[in-house]
Amino acid sequence: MPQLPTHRPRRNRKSQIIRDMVQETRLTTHDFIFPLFLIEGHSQQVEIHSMPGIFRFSADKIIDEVGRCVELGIHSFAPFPSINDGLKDRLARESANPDGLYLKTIADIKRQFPDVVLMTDVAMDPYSSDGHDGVVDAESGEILNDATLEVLGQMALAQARAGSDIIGPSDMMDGRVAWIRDVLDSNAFSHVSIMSYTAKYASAFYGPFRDALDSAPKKGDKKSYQMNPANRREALRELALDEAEGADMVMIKPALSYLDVIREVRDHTHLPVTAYNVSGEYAMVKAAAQNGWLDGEKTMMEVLTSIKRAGADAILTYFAKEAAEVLRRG
Ligand SMILES: NCc1[nH]cc(CCC(=O)O)c1CC(=O)O
Ligand SMILES: [Mg+2]
Repeated sequence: MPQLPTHRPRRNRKSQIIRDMVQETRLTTHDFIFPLFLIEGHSQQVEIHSMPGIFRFSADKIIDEVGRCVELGIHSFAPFPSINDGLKDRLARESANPDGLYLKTIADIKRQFPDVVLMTDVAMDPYSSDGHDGVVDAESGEILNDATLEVLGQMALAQARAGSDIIGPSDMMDGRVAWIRDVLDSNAFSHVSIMSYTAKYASAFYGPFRDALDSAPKKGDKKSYQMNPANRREALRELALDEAEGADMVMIKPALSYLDVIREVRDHTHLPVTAYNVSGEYAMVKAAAQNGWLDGEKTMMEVLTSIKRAGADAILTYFAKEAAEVLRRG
């Protein structure tokens, strides 16, 4: 007679109340940082076709959107600008223009909602005529690390002046956390935080985002600065450097295909770990749900829970509003 089990894990799953009691990971609306896309103009609200439910807003409309989010309990935002082609150049000069779309809108949001947290994006690509996150050498086409630091420092400083709470360098140049920290500190912005995109991979999942901002590289790819998706140990090297350079928070990007990296980084640092549930990850779930192939809402909650379970303290996600609504319903 075969042995019947003594240990029965199913006992801890026998009712909803017991399942809730032993649940290890719980999402809350405090976990979410919501990306916002900004465009020029007035009364503009344009849906991004590869990201159903996500819009590019003009400055006036973004205020209403932030208001709706605050109402839902979302208080942290990561704005990104879509810049007109005419304003782009090799050195991304528009990125430090205090009267430009991005910095003016940042200041405006902070004026209307002083308590919200804005994590501003430091990278050249939205303003670069080359569509890269670094300065491109006109002859060799090489991405120049140290020339880029100069630009990133000025961009970060201009964002701090506009009222940014957290500077988010998303470019993957070496040494930019230390460089930006130094620029901020020597200009009386020691209270402004840095959330480093520590391990940002050269991923195909950024496609819809590049559509939204029209920021795809004009030539080549981003593999000489973004990480190889095959590498895990390298993320720990990037982590050690960002810690030593003074990052306040670290980020892994994308999230879903990199849950092991999130866990690895979580286990190697005392800093808060965030993960970016990127545009392509959002688009996949939306597309399948629209086809009736997946239950969109359940898949969304499973995806977000898995990112938190892997070790993320906060999640940048286009699902923030929808998930906040689900959490509010209980
Ligand atoms: N600085 C570039 C940047 N900042 C955020 C994203 C992607 C975010 C997403 O896909 O949701 C990218 C794309 C890229 O590296 O080309
Ligand atoms: Mg680095």
